[in-house]
Amino acid sequence: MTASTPLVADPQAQRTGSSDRPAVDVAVGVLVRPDGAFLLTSRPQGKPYTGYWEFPGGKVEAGETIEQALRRELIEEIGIHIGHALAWRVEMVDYPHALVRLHFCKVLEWSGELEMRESQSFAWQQLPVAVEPVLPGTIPVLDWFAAERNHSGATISGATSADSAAVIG
Ligand SMILES: Nc1nc2c([nH]c(=O)n2[C@H]2C[C@H](O)[C@@H](COP(=O)(O)OP(=O)(O)OP(=O)(O)O)O2)c(=O)[nH]1
Repeated sequence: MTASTPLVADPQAQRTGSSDRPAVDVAVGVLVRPDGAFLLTSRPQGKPYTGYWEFPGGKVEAGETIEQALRRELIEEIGIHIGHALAWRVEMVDYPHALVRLHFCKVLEWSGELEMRESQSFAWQQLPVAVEPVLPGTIPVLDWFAAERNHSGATISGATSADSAAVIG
């Protein structure tokens, strides 16, 4: 688990890193193209944070490994079959709607054409990303990319941070 600094906190969100709620495991796929561009998708209608940009993925179901969940979610959501998923970082985020444990996995190989099966939008991005708003629990990933890529400066073009969750270490 990473020791992330809390982002701008929602008064309703836990800032301490402790929570009475059980955490929901989420498998998240960070697809990276050979040119370094990474795939962001927008959250569909009917979900918390509709329209916010995130990496594709979803909740792990009972009996699934993270990789199995990721494989299933990426077929269901964006119509691709992934190769190996490389475990990258784990992050807890305390949202008003749920406490989530995000398992970010890098995916460098996949097959199939992208098909947004939940009517999302998608965008291949480099730093700084040009799409907004970015989901609070997704913003730290941009910082990890920045560190890996020696990118200095903003990770989001023209960003003003307006979060409503606490990222906890
Ligand atoms: N997929 C994804 N979820 C993220 C990211 N960052 C982040 O905080 N989250 C949070 C938002 C949600 O609280 C949770 C994912 O839950 P979800 O509701 O989208 O999952 P799901 O697709 O399985 O949805 P459903 O079964 O409820 O329809 O993880 C991210 O980059 N990608």
